Amino acid sequence: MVEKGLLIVLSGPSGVGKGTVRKQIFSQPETAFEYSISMTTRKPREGEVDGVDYFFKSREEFETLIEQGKLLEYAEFVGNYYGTPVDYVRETLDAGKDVFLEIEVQGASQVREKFPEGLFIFLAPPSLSELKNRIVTRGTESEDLIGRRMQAAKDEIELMDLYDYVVENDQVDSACRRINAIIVAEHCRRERVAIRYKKMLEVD
Ligand SMILES: Nc1ncnc2c1ncn2[C@@H]1O[C@H](COP(=O)(O)OP(=O)(O)OP(=O)(O)O)[C@@H](O)[C@H]1O
Ligand SMILES: Nc1nc2c(ncn2[C@@H]2O[C@H](COP(=O)(O)O)[C@@H](O)[C@H]2O)c(=O)[nH]1
Repeated sequence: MVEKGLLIVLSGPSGVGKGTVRKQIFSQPETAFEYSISMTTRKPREGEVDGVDYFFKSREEFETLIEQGKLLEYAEFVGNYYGTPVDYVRETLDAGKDVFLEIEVQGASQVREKFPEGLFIFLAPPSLSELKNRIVTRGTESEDLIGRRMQAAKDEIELMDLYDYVVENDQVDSACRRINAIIVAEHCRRERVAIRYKKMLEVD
């Protein structure tokens, strides 16, 4: 029987650098896990491509996906829906491959309920002022949306203790190194437990 893959969830406030860190991790040739592309009702930003950055949906289409049970989790974040396609995640894990989700905090809590065995990593900003600076510098949000994302960030940061690991994104390179090290260590830990159980069953 194929051993199931590990579900890795990277979460944290908007603008902390989740996408930047994820893209750097996936640009490394040794990265062996699969990225689950999310669905959203948000309009594409300049340069974003349907089926690469997100699957862009209308609200009606998204609500149909919810009704059909096609989403592992979903959340409404600052006026738009975001969600993870359940079939892709389950099929990939069942094929023995690790799946990487980059999602906000409400969605991560829903995933935790369905996959308590997942690995949950919270990406934290060095400070709230640096977080605001990053959202402003990215230049994708209006002033009103920056305020709403910062308000959501304060609530999200309060939940960081619920995660298995908190990684500060001070420098992209070192944040990526720490995340990769956590994933490697987590595999070693889980494999050791599995080996111990297999040995116990052999003796039994
Ligand atoms: N360690 C870092 N130091 C300085 N700037 C950073 C760092 N990491 C990311 N950034 C910058 O911060 C901005 C936000 O990053 P990014 O879009 O990756 O955040 P995000 O968490 O994915 O945001 P969202 O959740 O809104 O999609 C970008 O302009 C990015 O270049
Ligand atoms: N709950 C989910 N959150 C998601 C998903 N995909 C992305 N996100 C998060 O939404 C916010 C806003 O994203 P943006 O692209 O508009 O800046 C951010 O925190 C994303 O990580 C998802 O499938 N489910």
